[in-house]
Amino acid sequence: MFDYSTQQGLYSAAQTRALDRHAIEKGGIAGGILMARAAAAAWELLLQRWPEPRRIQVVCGTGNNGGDGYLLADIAHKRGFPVTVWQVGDAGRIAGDALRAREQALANGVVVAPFARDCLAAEGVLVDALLGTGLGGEVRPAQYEAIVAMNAAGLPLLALDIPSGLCADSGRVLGAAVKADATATFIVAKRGLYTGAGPACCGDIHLATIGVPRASLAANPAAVQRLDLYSLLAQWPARKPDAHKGDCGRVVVVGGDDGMGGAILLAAEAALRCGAGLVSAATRERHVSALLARCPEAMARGVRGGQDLAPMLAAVDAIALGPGLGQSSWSEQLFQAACDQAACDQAACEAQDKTLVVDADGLNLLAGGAGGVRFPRQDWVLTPHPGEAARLLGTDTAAIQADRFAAVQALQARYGGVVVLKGKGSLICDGRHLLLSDYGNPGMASGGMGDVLSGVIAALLAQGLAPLDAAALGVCLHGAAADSAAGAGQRGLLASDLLAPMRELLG
Ligand SMILES: NC(=O)C1=CN([C@@H]2O[C@H](COP(=O)(O)OP(=O)(O)OC[C@H]3O[C@@H](n4cnc5c(N)ncnc54)[C@H](O)[C@@H]3O)[C@@H](O)[C@H]2O)[C@@H](O)CC1
Ligand SMILES: [K+]
Repeated sequence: MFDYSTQQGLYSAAQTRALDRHAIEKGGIAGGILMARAAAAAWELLLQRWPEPRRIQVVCGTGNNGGDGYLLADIAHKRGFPVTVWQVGDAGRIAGDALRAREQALANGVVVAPFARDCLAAEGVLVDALLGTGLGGEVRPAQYEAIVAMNAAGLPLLALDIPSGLCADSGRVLGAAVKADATATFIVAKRGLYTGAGPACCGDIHLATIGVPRASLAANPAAVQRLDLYSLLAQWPARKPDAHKGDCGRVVVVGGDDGMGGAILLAAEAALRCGAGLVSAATRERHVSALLARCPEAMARGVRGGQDLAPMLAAVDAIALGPGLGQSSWSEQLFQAACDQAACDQAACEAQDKTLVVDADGLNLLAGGAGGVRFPRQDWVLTPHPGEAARLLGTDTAAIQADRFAAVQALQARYGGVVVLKGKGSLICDGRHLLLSDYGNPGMASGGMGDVLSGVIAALLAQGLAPLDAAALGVCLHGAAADSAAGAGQRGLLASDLLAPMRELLG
Protein backbone atom coordinates (compact mmCIF):
# COMPACT_ATOMS: atom_id res chain seq x y z
CA MET A 1 0.00 0.00 0.00
CA PHE A 2 1.13 3.54 -0.71
CA ASP A 3 1.74 5.82 2.26
CA TYR A 4 -0.89 8.56 2.03
CA SER A 5 0.17 10.36 5.19
CA THR A 6 2.62 12.49 3.18
CA GLN A 7 -0.13 13.90 0.95
CA GLN A 8 -1.59 17.33 1.64
CA GLY A 9 -4.36 17.21 4.26
CA LEU A 10 -7.73 18.78 3.51
CA TYR A 11 -9.84 19.94 6.45
CA SER A 12 -13.44 20.58 7.37
CA ALA A 13 -14.59 23.85 8.96
CA ALA A 14 -14.96 22.15 12.35
CA GLN A 15 -11.42 20.78 12.14
CA THR A 16 -10.13 24.22 11.19
CA ARG A 17 -11.82 25.71 14.24
CA ALA A 18 -10.27 23.01 16.42
CA LEU A 19 -6.88 23.83 14.93
CA ASP A 20 -7.34 27.57 15.57
CA ARG A 21 -8.32 26.82 19.15
CA HIS A 22 -5.34 24.55 19.66
CA ALA A 23 -2.95 27.14 18.23
CA ILE A 24 -4.42 29.83 20.48
CA GLU A 25 -4.85 27.83 23.71
CA LYS A 26 -1.90 25.42 23.51
CA GLY A 27 0.37 27.16 21.01
CA GLY A 28 0.08 30.50 22.79
CA ILE A 29 -0.58 32.48 19.59
CA ALA A 30 -3.28 35.10 20.14
CA GLY A 31 -6.25 35.01 17.74
CA GLY A 32 -5.52 38.61 16.78
CA ILE A 33 -1.99 37.66 15.74
CA LEU A 34 -3.34 34.89 13.51
CA MET A 35 -5.75 37.38 11.98
CA ALA A 36 -2.95 39.89 11.37
CA ARG A 37 -0.82 37.21 9.71
CA ALA A 38 -3.76 36.11 7.56
CA ALA A 39 -4.34 39.69 6.41
CA ALA A 40 -0.64 40.21 5.67
CA ALA A 41 -0.44 37.00 3.64
CA ALA A 42 -3.54 37.93 1.65
CA TRP A 43 -2.18 41.43 1.02
CA GLU A 44 1.05 39.98 -0.32
CA LEU A 45 -0.92 37.73 -2.67
CA LEU A 46 -3.06 40.66 -3.82
CA LEU A 47 0.01 42.69 -4.77
CA GLN A 48 1.68 39.75 -6.48
CA ARG A 49 -1.40 39.17 -8.56
CA TRP A 50 -2.43 42.80 -9.19
CA PRO A 51 0.74 44.89 -8.59
CA GLU A 52 -0.72 48.39 -9.15
CA PRO A 53 -4.32 48.39 -7.91
CA ARG A 54 -5.97 51.77 -8.52
CA ARG A 55 -8.27 51.13 -5.63
CA ILE A 56 -9.15 48.40 -3.15
CA GLN A 57 -12.68 47.68 -1.99
CA VAL A 58 -13.12 45.19 0.81
CA VAL A 59 -16.56 43.71 1.46
CA CYS A 60 -16.63 42.71 5.13
CA GLY A 61 -19.05 40.56 7.11
CA THR A 62 -19.55 40.61 10.86
CA GLY A 63 -17.39 37.59 11.77
CA ASN A 64 -13.66 36.95 11.85
CA ASN A 65 -13.55 36.66 8.06
CA GLY A 66 -14.60 40.31 8.10
CA GLY A 67 -11.84 40.90 10.67
CA ASP A 68 -9.28 39.62 8.16
CA GLY A 69 -10.75 42.08 5.67
CA TYR A 70 -10.47 45.06 8.04
CA LEU A 71 -6.81 44.30 8.73
CA LEU A 72 -6.07 43.90 5.02
CA ALA A 73 -7.76 47.26 4.41
CA ASP A 74 -5.61 48.76 7.18
CA ILE A 75 -2.40 47.47 5.57
CA ALA A 76 -3.43 48.77 2.14
CA HIS A 77 -4.31 52.17 3.61
CA LYS A 78 -0.95 52.40 5.40
CA ARG A 79 0.78 51.64 2.06
CA GLY A 80 -1.04 54.61 0.54
CA PHE A 81 -3.62 52.84 -1.61
CA PRO A 82 -7.18 54.21 -1.79
CA VAL A 83 -9.30 51.78 0.23
CA THR A 84 -12.97 51.46 1.10
CA VAL A 85 -14.53 48.88 3.39
CA TRP A 86 -18.16 48.05 2.63
CA GLN A 87 -19.74 46.64 5.77
CA VAL A 88 -22.47 44.03 5.24
CA GLY A 89 -24.73 43.34 8.23
CA ASP A 90 -25.11 45.09 11.55
CA ALA A 91 -21.72 46.42 12.70
CA GLY A 92 -23.06 46.35 16.24
CA ARG A 93 -22.78 42.55 16.17
CA ILE A 94 -19.05 42.53 15.50
CA ALA A 95 -17.12 41.24 18.50
CA GLY A 96 -13.73 40.00 19.71
CA ASP A 97 -10.75 40.02 17.32
CA ALA A 98 -12.93 41.21 14.46
CA LEU A 99 -14.12 44.21 16.47
CA ARG A 100 -10.53 45.08 17.41
CA ALA A 101 -9.58 44.81 13.72
CA ARG A 102 -12.41 47.16 12.73
CA GLU A 103 -11.50 49.66 15.44
CA GLN A 104 -7.86 49.62 14.37
CA ALA A 105 -8.80 50.27 10.74
CA LEU A 106 -11.19 53.09 11.71
CA ALA A 107 -8.61 54.64 14.04
CA ASN A 108 -6.08 54.65 11.22
CA GLY A 109 -8.48 56.45 8.90
CA VAL A 110 -9.75 53.65 6.65
CA VAL A 111 -13.02 54.69 5.00
CA VAL A 112 -15.81 52.37 6.17
CA ALA A 113 -19.39 52.58 4.89
CA PRO A 114 -22.44 50.34 5.00
CA PHE A 115 -22.81 48.13 1.94
CA ALA A 116 -25.67 49.26 -0.29
CA ARG A 117 -27.00 48.20 -3.65
CA ASP A 118 -24.79 49.72 -6.41
CA CYS A 119 -22.18 50.91 -3.89
CA LEU A 120 -19.26 49.17 -5.60
CA ALA A 121 -17.10 51.45 -7.71
CA ALA A 122 -16.05 50.03 -11.07
CA GLU A 123 -12.29 50.17 -10.53
CA GLY A 124 -9.52 48.40 -8.71
CA VAL A 125 -9.51 45.09 -6.90
CA LEU A 126 -12.37 43.66 -4.86
CA VAL A 127 -11.68 41.67 -1.69
CA ASP A 128 -14.30 39.25 -0.40
CA ALA A 129 -14.19 39.14 3.41
CA LEU A 130 -17.88 38.48 3.87
CA LEU A 131 -18.16 34.85 5.00
CA GLY A 132 -15.55 32.23 5.81
CA THR A 133 -15.68 28.94 7.63
CA GLY A 134 -18.36 30.27 9.99
CA LEU A 135 -21.06 30.15 7.30
CA GLY A 136 -23.98 28.05 8.49
CA GLY A 137 -26.77 27.14 6.05
CA GLU A 138 -27.99 28.99 2.98
CA VAL A 139 -26.81 32.59 2.81
CA ARG A 140 -29.27 35.15 4.16
CA PRO A 141 -30.73 37.89 1.88
CA ALA A 142 -28.32 40.72 2.78
CA GLN A 143 -25.25 38.52 2.21
CA TYR A 144 -26.84 37.05 -0.93
CA GLU A 145 -27.24 40.54 -2.35
CA ALA A 146 -23.61 41.39 -1.58
CA ILE A 147 -22.37 38.17 -3.24
CA VAL A 148 -24.41 38.85 -6.38
CA ALA A 149 -23.09 42.45 -6.47
CA MET A 150 -19.46 41.30 -6.10
CA ASN A 151 -19.85 38.84 -8.96
CA ALA A 152 -21.57 41.43 -11.14
CA ALA A 153 -18.91 44.10 -10.54
CA GLY A 154 -16.61 42.65 -13.18
CA LEU A 155 -13.53 43.43 -11.06
CA PRO A 156 -10.56 41.24 -10.17
CA LEU A 157 -11.68 39.41 -7.04
CA LEU A 158 -9.64 38.00 -4.18
CA ALA A 159 -11.48 35.80 -1.67
CA LEU A 160 -10.21 35.57 1.91
CA ASP A 161 -10.08 32.03 3.28
CA ILE A 162 -12.97 30.75 1.15
CA PRO A 163 -15.23 32.37 -1.45
CA SER A 164 -18.28 33.60 0.45
CA GLY A 165 -21.27 31.30 0.06
CA LEU A 166 -19.21 28.19 -0.66
CA CYS A 167 -19.55 25.42 1.91
CA ALA A 168 -16.06 24.72 3.27
CA ASP A 169 -16.93 21.08 3.92
CA SER A 170 -18.69 19.97 0.74
CA GLY A 171 -17.86 22.48 -2.00
CA ARG A 172 -21.57 23.20 -2.43
CA VAL A 173 -22.91 26.67 -3.23
CA LEU A 174 -25.20 27.69 -0.38
CA GLY A 175 -27.60 29.83 -2.39
CA ALA A 176 -24.99 32.04 -4.06
CA ALA A 177 -21.19 32.09 -3.93
CA VAL A 178 -18.45 34.50 -4.89
CA LYS A 179 -16.59 33.64 -8.09
CA ALA A 180 -13.05 34.67 -7.25
CA ASP A 181 -9.95 34.93 -9.42
CA ALA A 182 -7.82 33.88 -6.47
CA THR A 183 -8.41 32.63 -2.94
CA ALA A 184 -6.00 33.10 -0.05
CA THR A 185 -6.87 30.31 2.35
CA PHE A 186 -5.48 30.33 5.87
CA ILE A 187 -3.88 27.77 8.20
CA VAL A 188 -4.97 24.66 6.25
CA ALA A 189 -6.63 23.90 2.94
CA LYS A 190 -10.36 23.32 3.28
CA ARG A 191 -11.82 20.28 1.58
CA GLY A 192 -14.68 22.12 -0.14
CA LEU A 193 -12.26 24.25 -2.15
CA TYR A 194 -11.20 21.30 -4.29
CA THR A 195 -14.37 19.51 -5.34
CA GLY A 196 -17.92 20.21 -6.52
CA ALA A 197 -18.34 23.95 -7.17
CA GLY A 198 -15.18 24.77 -5.18
CA PRO A 199 -12.64 24.97 -8.01
CA ALA A 200 -14.92 27.15 -10.15
CA CYS A 201 -15.47 29.59 -7.26
CA CYS A 202 -11.89 29.78 -5.94
CA GLY A 203 -9.76 30.57 -8.97
CA ASP A 204 -6.13 29.97 -7.97
CA ILE A 205 -5.82 28.73 -4.41
CA HIS A 206 -2.93 29.94 -2.23
CA LEU A 207 -2.43 28.42 1.19
CA ALA A 208 -0.92 30.64 3.89
CA THR A 209 -0.17 28.52 6.95
CA ILE A 210 0.40 31.68 9.04
CA GLY A 211 2.75 29.97 11.48
CA VAL A 212 0.33 27.58 13.15
CA PRO A 213 2.46 25.21 15.26
CA ARG A 214 3.16 21.69 14.03
CA ALA A 215 1.74 20.36 17.29
CA SER A 216 -1.65 21.90 16.45
CA LEU A 217 -1.60 20.18 13.06
CA ALA A 218 -0.50 16.87 14.61
CA ALA A 219 -3.34 17.09 17.15
CA ASN A 220 -5.90 17.53 14.36
CA PRO A 221 -5.11 15.12 11.55
CA ALA A 222 -6.91 15.65 8.24
CA ALA A 223 -9.55 13.14 7.17
CA VAL A 224 -9.02 13.79 3.45
CA GLN A 225 -5.74 13.69 1.52
CA ARG A 226 -5.13 15.59 -1.70
CA LEU A 227 -3.10 13.41 -4.03
CA ASP A 228 0.14 14.34 -5.70
CA LEU A 229 0.80 12.19 -8.76
CA TYR A 230 4.57 12.42 -8.55
CA SER A 231 4.80 11.32 -4.95
CA LEU A 232 2.60 8.30 -5.76
CA LEU A 233 4.74 7.44 -8.77
CA ALA A 234 7.84 7.69 -6.56
CA GLN A 235 6.35 5.00 -4.32
CA TRP A 236 5.86 2.56 -7.18
CA PRO A 237 9.02 0.49 -7.69
CA ALA A 238 10.52 0.36 -11.18
CA ARG A 239 10.17 -2.82 -13.19
CA LYS A 240 12.79 -5.39 -12.48
CA PRO A 241 15.38 -5.62 -15.25
CA ASP A 242 14.45 -9.18 -16.20
CA ALA A 243 10.69 -8.57 -16.28
CA HIS A 244 8.68 -10.54 -18.83
CA LYS A 245 5.13 -10.03 -19.92
CA GLY A 246 3.79 -12.62 -17.53
CA ASP A 247 5.10 -10.47 -14.63
CA CYS A 248 3.17 -7.45 -15.81
CA GLY A 249 -0.28 -8.84 -15.44
CA ARG A 250 -3.20 -9.95 -17.54
CA VAL A 251 -6.21 -7.76 -18.14
CA VAL A 252 -9.49 -8.63 -19.78
CA VAL A 253 -11.73 -5.76 -20.87
CA VAL A 254 -15.39 -6.72 -21.25
CA GLY A 255 -17.89 -4.69 -23.24
CA GLY A 256 -18.50 -3.12 -26.63
CA ASP A 257 -22.10 -3.94 -27.43
CA ASP A 258 -23.50 -2.88 -30.81
CA GLY A 259 -22.59 0.71 -31.61
CA MET A 260 -20.04 0.95 -28.81
CA GLY A 261 -17.01 -0.83 -30.22
CA GLY A 262 -14.86 2.26 -29.64
CA ALA A 263 -15.34 2.10 -25.87
CA ILE A 264 -13.83 -1.35 -25.56
CA LEU A 265 -10.98 -0.42 -27.90
CA LEU A 266 -10.13 2.62 -25.76
CA ALA A 267 -10.15 0.57 -22.57
CA ALA A 268 -7.91 -2.10 -24.12
CA GLU A 269 -5.47 0.44 -25.55
CA ALA A 270 -5.31 2.35 -22.24
CA ALA A 271 -4.53 -0.87 -20.37
CA LEU A 272 -1.72 -1.63 -22.80
CA ARG A 273 -0.34 1.91 -22.68
CA CYS A 274 -0.30 1.78 -18.88
CA GLY A 275 1.86 -1.28 -18.83
CA ALA A 276 -0.36 -4.37 -18.62
CA GLY A 277 1.57 -7.38 -19.92
CA LEU A 278 -1.30 -8.99 -21.80
CA VAL A 279 -4.66 -7.48 -22.66
CA SER A 280 -7.65 -9.35 -24.05
CA ALA A 281 -10.92 -7.81 -25.18
CA ALA A 282 -14.16 -9.75 -24.89
CA THR A 283 -16.64 -8.06 -27.19
CA ARG A 284 -19.14 -8.50 -30.01
CA GLU A 285 -17.72 -10.59 -32.83
CA ARG A 286 -18.32 -7.76 -35.30
CA HIS A 287 -15.92 -5.42 -33.46
CA VAL A 288 -12.99 -7.81 -33.48
CA SER A 289 -11.42 -6.96 -36.83
CA ALA A 290 -11.65 -3.18 -36.31
CA LEU A 291 -10.11 -3.52 -32.86
CA LEU A 292 -7.24 -5.64 -34.14
CA ALA A 293 -6.62 -3.30 -37.05
CA ARG A 294 -6.14 -0.38 -34.69
CA CYS A 295 -4.47 -2.24 -31.81
CA PRO A 296 -2.80 -5.51 -32.84
CA GLU A 297 -1.20 -5.87 -29.39
CA ALA A 298 -4.62 -6.69 -27.90
CA MET A 299 -6.14 -10.17 -28.14
CA ALA A 300 -9.71 -9.60 -29.24
CA ARG A 301 -12.36 -12.31 -29.07
CA GLY A 302 -15.96 -12.31 -30.10
CA VAL A 303 -18.14 -13.63 -27.28
CA ARG A 304 -21.76 -14.70 -27.70
CA GLY A 305 -22.55 -14.76 -24.01
CA GLY A 306 -21.44 -15.71 -20.52
CA GLN A 307 -20.39 -19.22 -21.49
CA ASP A 308 -17.79 -17.84 -23.95
CA LEU A 309 -16.52 -15.27 -21.46
CA ALA A 310 -15.96 -17.49 -18.42
CA PRO A 311 -12.92 -19.35 -19.84
CA MET A 312 -11.27 -16.04 -20.81
CA LEU A 313 -11.43 -14.90 -17.20
CA ALA A 314 -9.87 -17.94 -15.59
CA ALA A 315 -6.27 -16.77 -15.47
CA VAL A 316 -6.46 -12.98 -15.34
CA ASP A 317 -5.43 -10.42 -12.76
CA ALA A 318 -7.93 -7.66 -13.50
CA ILE A 319 -11.19 -7.36 -15.38
CA ALA A 320 -12.47 -4.03 -16.70
CA LEU A 321 -16.21 -4.54 -16.92
CA GLY A 322 -18.45 -1.99 -18.53
CA PRO A 323 -16.92 0.05 -21.38
CA GLY A 324 -19.70 0.14 -23.98
CA LEU A 325 -21.25 -2.91 -22.32
CA GLY A 326 -24.83 -1.81 -23.00
CA GLN A 327 -27.83 -3.15 -21.16
CA SER A 328 -29.03 -5.93 -23.49
CA SER A 329 -29.40 -9.57 -22.44
CA TRP A 330 -25.90 -10.13 -23.91
CA SER A 331 -24.63 -7.36 -21.61
CA GLU A 332 -26.35 -8.88 -18.59
CA GLN A 333 -24.86 -12.30 -19.29
CA LEU A 334 -21.36 -10.85 -19.51
CA PHE A 335 -21.89 -8.78 -16.40
CA GLN A 336 -23.01 -11.78 -14.41
CA ALA A 337 -20.25 -14.05 -15.73
CA ALA A 338 -17.57 -11.49 -14.81
CA CYS A 339 -19.00 -10.93 -11.33
CA ASP A 340 -19.35 -14.68 -10.74
CA GLN A 341 -15.86 -15.42 -11.99
CA ALA A 342 -14.22 -12.80 -9.83
CA ALA A 343 -16.16 -13.93 -6.76
CA CYS A 344 -15.90 -17.70 -7.24
CA ASP A 345 -12.13 -17.63 -7.38
CA GLN A 346 -11.97 -17.05 -3.62
CA ALA A 347 -8.26 -17.70 -3.23
CA ALA A 348 -7.43 -15.12 -5.87
CA CYS A 349 -9.85 -12.66 -4.30
CA GLU A 350 -8.30 -13.05 -0.87
CA ALA A 351 -4.85 -12.61 -2.35
CA GLN A 352 -6.24 -9.45 -3.98
CA ASP A 353 -4.92 -10.55 -7.33
CA LYS A 354 -8.15 -10.61 -9.28
CA THR A 355 -10.09 -7.42 -9.15
CA LEU A 356 -13.01 -6.10 -11.15
CA VAL A 357 -13.16 -2.52 -12.33
CA VAL A 358 -16.83 -1.75 -12.90
CA ASP A 359 -17.77 1.28 -14.97
CA ALA A 360 -20.50 2.71 -17.19
CA ASP A 361 -23.21 0.16 -18.05
CA GLY A 362 -21.57 -2.26 -15.62
CA LEU A 363 -22.67 0.22 -12.93
CA ASN A 364 -26.10 0.69 -14.47
CA LEU A 365 -26.62 -3.08 -14.51
CA LEU A 366 -25.46 -3.24 -10.91
CA ALA A 367 -27.87 -0.45 -9.94
CA GLY A 368 -30.68 -2.31 -11.71
CA GLY A 369 -29.95 -5.51 -9.79
CA ALA A 370 -28.85 -7.47 -12.89
CA GLY A 371 -27.74 -11.04 -12.30
CA GLY A 372 -28.60 -10.89 -8.61
CA VAL A 373 -25.02 -9.81 -7.92
CA ARG A 374 -24.54 -9.54 -4.16
CA PHE A 375 -22.74 -6.79 -2.36
CA PRO A 376 -20.90 -5.40 -0.49
CA ARG A 377 -17.81 -7.15 -1.82
CA GLN A 378 -14.18 -6.20 -1.60
CA ASP A 379 -12.83 -7.38 -4.94
CA TRP A 380 -14.01 -4.49 -7.05
CA VAL A 381 -13.30 -0.87 -7.89
CA LEU A 382 -16.44 1.06 -8.90
CA THR A 383 -15.93 4.21 -10.96
CA PRO A 384 -19.25 6.09 -11.19
CA HIS A 385 -19.75 9.60 -12.48
CA PRO A 386 -22.35 11.59 -10.51
CA GLY A 387 -25.27 10.30 -12.64
CA GLU A 388 -24.26 6.68 -12.15
CA ALA A 389 -23.62 7.34 -8.47
CA ALA A 390 -27.17 8.69 -8.17
CA ARG A 391 -28.58 5.51 -9.73
CA LEU A 392 -26.47 3.35 -7.40
CA LEU A 393 -27.79 5.23 -4.36
CA GLY A 394 -31.34 5.67 -5.64
CA THR A 395 -31.15 9.46 -5.59
CA ASP A 396 -30.55 12.28 -8.07
CA THR A 397 -27.39 13.89 -9.38
CA ALA A 398 -27.99 17.14 -7.49
CA ALA A 399 -28.02 15.24 -4.19
CA ILE A 400 -24.72 13.56 -5.07
CA GLN A 401 -23.09 16.86 -6.02
CA ALA A 402 -24.42 18.60 -2.90
CA ASP A 403 -22.00 16.56 -0.80
CA ARG A 404 -19.63 14.47 -2.85
CA PHE A 405 -17.66 13.36 0.22
CA ALA A 406 -20.80 11.96 1.84
CA ALA A 407 -21.84 10.36 -1.47
CA VAL A 408 -18.58 8.48 -2.02
CA GLN A 409 -18.64 7.24 1.57
CA ALA A 410 -22.26 6.09 1.23
CA LEU A 411 -21.42 4.26 -2.01
CA GLN A 412 -18.48 2.53 -0.39
CA ALA A 413 -20.49 1.56 2.67
CA ARG A 414 -23.18 0.04 0.45
CA TYR A 415 -21.15 -1.64 -2.26
CA GLY A 416 -17.78 -2.24 -0.58
CA GLY A 417 -14.39 -2.28 -2.33
CA VAL A 418 -12.96 0.98 -3.60
CA VAL A 419 -15.24 3.66 -5.02
CA VAL A 420 -14.10 6.46 -7.32
CA LEU A 421 -16.61 9.31 -7.63
CA LYS A 422 -15.59 11.05 -10.85
CA GLY A 423 -16.07 14.73 -11.67
CA LYS A 424 -14.21 17.89 -10.67
CA GLY A 425 -12.21 16.91 -7.60
CA SER A 426 -12.49 13.12 -8.06
CA LEU A 427 -12.86 11.27 -4.78
CA ILE A 428 -11.56 7.83 -3.90
CA CYS A 429 -12.71 5.90 -0.85
CA ASP A 430 -12.04 2.42 0.51
CA GLY A 431 -13.85 2.92 3.81
CA ARG A 432 -10.64 3.90 5.64
CA HIS A 433 -9.09 6.47 3.32
CA LEU A 434 -10.75 9.43 1.64
CA LEU A 435 -8.55 10.74 -1.18
CA LEU A 436 -9.02 13.61 -3.63
CA SER A 437 -7.46 14.17 -7.03
CA ASP A 438 -7.88 17.61 -8.53
CA TYR A 439 -5.99 16.90 -11.76
CA GLY A 440 -8.03 17.23 -14.94
CA ASN A 441 -9.88 19.93 -16.85
CA PRO A 442 -13.17 20.61 -18.67
CA GLY A 443 -11.72 19.20 -21.88
CA MET A 444 -12.40 15.81 -20.31
CA ALA A 445 -16.14 16.33 -20.80
CA SER A 446 -16.12 14.12 -23.89
CA GLY A 447 -17.00 10.52 -24.74
CA GLY A 448 -14.54 7.74 -24.00
CA MET A 449 -12.73 9.34 -21.02
CA GLY A 450 -14.28 6.87 -18.58
CA ASP A 451 -13.42 3.91 -20.82
CA VAL A 452 -9.78 4.98 -20.73
CA LEU A 453 -9.86 5.28 -16.94
CA SER A 454 -11.22 1.72 -16.58
CA GLY A 455 -8.37 0.40 -18.68
CA VAL A 456 -5.80 2.41 -16.72
CA ILE A 457 -6.97 1.18 -13.31
CA ALA A 458 -7.19 -2.43 -14.56
CA ALA A 459 -3.62 -2.20 -15.89
CA LEU A 460 -2.31 -0.89 -12.56
CA LEU A 461 -4.15 -3.63 -10.66
CA ALA A 462 -2.73 -6.25 -12.99
CA GLN A 463 0.78 -4.97 -12.26
CA GLY A 464 0.27 -5.68 -8.59
CA LEU A 465 -0.98 -2.44 -7.07
CA ALA A 466 -3.56 -2.77 -4.30
CA PRO A 467 -7.07 -1.64 -5.35
CA LEU A 468 -6.89 1.68 -3.48
CA ASP A 469 -3.44 2.46 -4.91
CA ALA A 470 -4.47 1.49 -8.44
CA ALA A 471 -7.54 3.71 -8.20
CA ALA A 472 -5.61 6.65 -6.69
CA LEU A 473 -2.71 6.50 -9.13
CA GLY A 474 -5.02 5.77 -12.06
CA VAL A 475 -7.25 8.78 -11.40
CA CYS A 476 -4.26 11.13 -10.98
CA LEU A 477 -2.53 9.79 -14.07
CA HIS A 478 -5.69 10.11 -16.17
CA GLY A 479 -6.31 13.72 -15.03
CA ALA A 480 -2.68 14.80 -15.33
CA ALA A 481 -2.47 13.31 -18.84
CA ALA A 482 -5.57 15.29 -19.78
CA ASP A 483 -3.95 18.46 -18.40
CA SER A 484 -0.85 17.78 -20.44
CA ALA A 485 -2.86 17.02 -23.60
CA ALA A 486 -5.04 20.11 -23.10
CA GLY A 487 -1.97 22.29 -23.65
CA ALA A 488 -3.16 22.35 -27.25
CA GLY A 489 -6.67 23.43 -26.14
CA GLN A 490 -9.44 21.95 -24.01
CA ARG A 491 -12.13 21.95 -26.68
CA GLY A 492 -11.81 18.94 -28.93
CA LEU A 493 -9.67 16.94 -26.48
CA LEU A 494 -10.15 13.25 -27.27
CA ALA A 495 -9.92 10.34 -24.88
CA SER A 496 -7.25 8.79 -27.11
CA ASP A 497 -5.16 11.99 -26.73
CA LEU A 498 -4.48 10.87 -23.14
CA LEU A 499 -2.67 7.69 -24.16
CA ALA A 500 0.70 9.20 -25.11
CA PRO A 501 1.00 11.61 -22.13
CA MET A 502 -0.04 8.85 -19.72
CA ARG A 503 2.81 6.74 -20.96
CA GLU A 504 5.25 9.64 -20.60
CA LEU A 505 4.07 10.35 -17.06
CA LEU A 506 4.49 6.71 -16.10
CA GLY A 507 8.10 6.95 -17.29
N1 LIG B 1 -8.38 32.74 15.13
C1 LIG B 1 -9.22 32.44 14.21
O1 LIG B 1 -10.26 31.85 14.46
C2 LIG B 1 -8.92 32.88 12.83
C3 LIG B 1 -9.96 33.07 11.94
N2 LIG B 1 -9.75 33.52 10.71
C4 LIG B 1 -10.88 33.91 9.86
O2 LIG B 1 -12.09 33.73 10.52
C5 LIG B 1 -13.00 33.03 9.72
C6 LIG B 1 -13.95 32.31 10.59
O3 LIG B 1 -14.54 33.29 11.40
P1 LIG B 1 -15.95 33.10 12.09
O4 LIG B 1 -16.00 31.81 12.75
O5 LIG B 1 -16.15 34.32 12.90
O6 LIG B 1 -16.96 33.01 10.91
P2 LIG B 1 -17.16 33.85 9.58
O7 LIG B 1 -16.61 35.20 9.66
O8 LIG B 1 -16.79 33.01 8.46
O9 LIG B 1 -18.75 33.92 9.56
C7 LIG B 1 -19.47 34.30 10.68
C8 LIG B 1 -20.41 35.38 10.30
O10 LIG B 1 -21.23 34.94 9.26
C9 LIG B 1 -22.59 35.09 9.62
N3 LIG B 1 -23.33 33.98 9.03
C10 LIG B 1 -23.28 32.68 9.39
N4 LIG B 1 -24.11 31.96 8.61
C11 LIG B 1 -24.69 32.82 7.75
C12 LIG B 1 -25.64 32.67 6.71
N5 LIG B 1 -26.15 31.49 6.41
N6 LIG B 1 -26.00 33.75 6.00
C13 LIG B 1 -25.48 34.95 6.31
N7 LIG B 1 -24.58 35.17 7.28
C14 LIG B 1 -24.19 34.12 8.01
C15 LIG B 1 -22.62 35.09 11.11
O11 LIG B 1 -23.72 35.81 11.56
C16 LIG B 1 -21.32 35.78 11.44
O12 LIG B 1 -21.47 37.16 11.38
C17 LIG B 1 -12.14 32.18 8.84
O13 LIG B 1 -12.80 31.81 7.65
C18 LIG B 1 -10.96 33.08 8.62
O14 LIG B 1 -11.21 33.96 7.54
C19 LIG B 1 -8.43 34.02 10.35
O15 LIG B 1 -8.41 35.32 10.79
C20 LIG B 1 -7.33 33.24 10.98
C21 LIG B 1 -7.51 33.14 12.45
K1 LIG C 1 -14.64 35.10 2.15
